[in-house]
Amino acid sequence: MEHNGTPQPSLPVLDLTSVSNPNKKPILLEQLRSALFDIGFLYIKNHGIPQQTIGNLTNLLPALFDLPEEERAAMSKLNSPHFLGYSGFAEETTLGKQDLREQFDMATELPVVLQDPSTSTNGDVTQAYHSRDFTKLYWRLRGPNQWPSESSLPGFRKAFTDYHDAVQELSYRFVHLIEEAFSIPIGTFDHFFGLQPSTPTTNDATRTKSRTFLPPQHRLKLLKYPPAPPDTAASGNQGVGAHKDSSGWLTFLYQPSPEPGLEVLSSTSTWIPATPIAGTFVVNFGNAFEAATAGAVKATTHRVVAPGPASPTRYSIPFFQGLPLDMTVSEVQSYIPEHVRQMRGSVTGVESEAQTFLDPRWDELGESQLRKWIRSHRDVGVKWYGEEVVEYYTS
Ligand SMILES: O=C(O)CCC(=O)C(=O)O
Ligand SMILES: [Fe+2]
Repeated sequence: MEHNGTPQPSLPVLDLTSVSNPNKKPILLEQLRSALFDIGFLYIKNHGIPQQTIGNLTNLLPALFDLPEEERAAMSKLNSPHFLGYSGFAEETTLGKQDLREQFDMATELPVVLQDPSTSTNGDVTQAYHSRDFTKLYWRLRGPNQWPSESSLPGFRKAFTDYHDAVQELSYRFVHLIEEAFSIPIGTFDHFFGLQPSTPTTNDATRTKSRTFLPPQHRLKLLKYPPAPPDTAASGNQGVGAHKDSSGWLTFLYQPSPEPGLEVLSSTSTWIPATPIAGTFVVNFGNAFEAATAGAVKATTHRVVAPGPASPTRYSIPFFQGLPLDMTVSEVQSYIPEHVRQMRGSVTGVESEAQTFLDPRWDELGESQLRKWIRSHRDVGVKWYGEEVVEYYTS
C-alpha cells in the first residue's frame, strides 16, 4: 500500500461513557451515524465489559491452541452438524487461497432443535430429506459446542460462557444505540433477539409486524495467526483473505495481542489498518445488515495480514451477533425506514455478497447461513447433510 505522504485516514473511536451523558450523547450519535454511513468500521471504548471477563478468556488462548494435537483433533468440526469445533492451520480458504490461521468455531450453547436423522442412517440424511423442504434443514445449525475437557483446560468453559454473555449484552445495548442513530424507536429490533421491547413502541405499524423468535445463536471464532513459517514464502501472508462478514448482523472483534494485521478497505480502495487498541472492541456490519439497509450501511471488506516470520503470534476473537434463522431479509428490511435507505452511498470492495441475501431462495436467513457454512466446510456438509444437499447449496 502506498501512502505517498498523505495522512492516513483512521477509524473512529466511540466512547460509550457518552451514552449516559446528555451533553455528549448527541455528538456520540453523530459519530455513530458517520461511521455507519461512511467507513462501516469503528472502535468502541468504555464499553462496560470488565477487563477481567475478557482477560479470563484471552489468557487461556495460548493454552487452548497448545492442547495436544489429538485433543484438538477430537474437537474437529467434522464431528459437528452445527459446524462448531476446531479447524487446523490453513484448513480454510478465502478467494481460493489458504488462510494462515487456526481456529475454534464456538457459539451460544444451545440444545439441538432438529432431531439428527443421521443417527439411524449412518450420516446419510438425503434419504430422510429427499425431495423434502430443504429450507428447514438450517435448524441443524443450532446445537452445542465441543468443549475441551475441564481437566485439560480448567476454567475454559466458564471463561468462554462469561465472555459470550457479556458481549451478547453489549451487542444488544449497541443495537439500541443504532436505533437511536437511525431515529427509530429504541427496542424496534429487540424481538429479533428474543427480547421483549425495552420501551413500549407507539408505532402501530411496527407492533403489528412483530412476531416471536427463538433467541438466536451468536457465533464466535477463537483465532490464532502464528508467525508465517520462513519456508512458506509461496503461500504469502494471507491471515484471512479479503471478505465481508456473513455470519451475523453486527461483528464485535476483540484483539488481545498488540500485533497488528487487520486491515479495512476504504471507499478510495486503500487498506486502513485497524491496529489493536487495548481494551476496545472493533465493530463492523455483516451482509445481512447491508441487505436490510439496502446498502446504506455497508458490510465493509476487510482482511488480516499474517504476522511475518519474526513477529509474535496474533490472537483475535470475533463475535458475530446472530439473527433468527427463520427471519426473512424482506422482514428485516421492513423495519428500516426510507430515510435510512436514502443514505445509500457507493458500495466498494469485493463483489457485493449482499446480492445473495436478496436472492429469493435465500430470503430466510437460515438459508444463507447454511449455504455459507456448507460452502466454507464442504467436508462437514457432505458428512452431515449429504451430497445432494451440498450440491443444492454450492451449485
Ligand atoms: O482476526 C481478525 O482480526 C478478523 C477476523 C475476521 O475478519 C473474520 O474471521 O471474519
Ligand atoms: Fe471478518
